[in-house]
Amino acid sequence: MTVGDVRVATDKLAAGYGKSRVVDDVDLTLPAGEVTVLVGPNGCGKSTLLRTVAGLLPALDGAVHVDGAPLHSLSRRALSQRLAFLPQASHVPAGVTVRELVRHGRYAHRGAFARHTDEDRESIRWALSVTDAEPLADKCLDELSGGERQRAWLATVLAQRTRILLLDEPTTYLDLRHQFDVLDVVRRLAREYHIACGVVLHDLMHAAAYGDRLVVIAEGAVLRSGPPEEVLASDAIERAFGLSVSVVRDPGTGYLTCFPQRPPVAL
Ligand SMILES: Nc1ncnc2c1ncn2[C@@H]1O[C@H](COP(=O)(O)OP(=O)(O)OP(=O)(O)O)[C@@H](O)[C@H]1O
Repeated sequence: MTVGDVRVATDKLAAGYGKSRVVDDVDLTLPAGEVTVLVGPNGCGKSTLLRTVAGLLPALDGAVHVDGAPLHSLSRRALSQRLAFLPQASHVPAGVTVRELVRHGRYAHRGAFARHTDEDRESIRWALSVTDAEPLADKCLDELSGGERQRAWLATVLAQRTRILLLDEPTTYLDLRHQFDVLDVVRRLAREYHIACGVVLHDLMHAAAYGDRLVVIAEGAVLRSGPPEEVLASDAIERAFGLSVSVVRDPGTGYLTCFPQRPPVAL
C-alpha cells in the first residue's frame, strides 16, 4: 500500500434524510497518507456526508466504497476494523473513566467478552499518549472539561487503529495548543501510518495549514476540491461563505494561512 491509494471513494453520492437530499452527486476520495479537509458553511451537509460515508446514514443515491468494497457489503465489525469516526458530539456516559472509554475502541478487534491482548494494551497506551490524555485516564468522563473530553473521544477513535479516520470538527473545545497538537497528530497519522484522514474543520487557517486537499461543500454539492492554495484562492470560498480570503505562507513557520478580505469594523 503506498501513499495516494484511495481508501474511500464515493460515486455520485446523495446524502440526506428521508426524501430530503442535503448533498447530491458527490465524488469524494480519501487517499492513504493524506489529510482531506471538508469545509463549508453551517448546515451545508459536512456532517451528513461524513456520517453517510461512515455507514451511519443510508446513502440516498450513488455509492460509497471502502477499500474497494461497497460499504453495504461490509459487516458493522468489518467496517469498524477499517474505519473510525469521531462525531461532532457524543453522549457522555456517567461514571465511565477515560481508560474504560478508550478500551471500547478495541471492541472491533476482539469480541465483547474476549480478554485484552498485548496489542489491545499497546493501542490503548498509544492512543492515550498521542492525545495527551494519559493524565486523564483514571478520571470519569462526566467530570472533565469540554476540551479534555474531546481528547478522550479522540483517543477512543485512535485506539481502533484503523486505516481510515473520519473526524467531525476534532478541534472543537480545544485550547490553542491542543488544537495544533490534535492537528499535528492527524498529520502524523497520515504521513507515518498512511492513514486516510477525512476531517471537517471550520477554521480555514487550520484547513490551509493542515489539509493536503480541501473540499468545499455548499449549495448542496461539492463546489471545488484540490490543493489548499488553489481552493482558497478560487471563487468557491466567496460563493460558499460570502467572503473571500487572501492566502499567504508564513515565512517563519512555513504554514500556509489565510485572512478574510474584510477589514475589521472601524468604531
Ligand atoms: N437528523 C436529521 N434529520 C433531518 N435533517 C437533518 C438532521 N440532521 C441534520 N439535518 C439537516 O441537514 C442539513 C445539514 O446538516 P449538517 O449537520 O450535515 O451540516 P454541517 O455542514 O455539518 O453543519 P455545521 O457546520 O453547522 O456543523 C441541515 O439543514 C440540518 O438541519
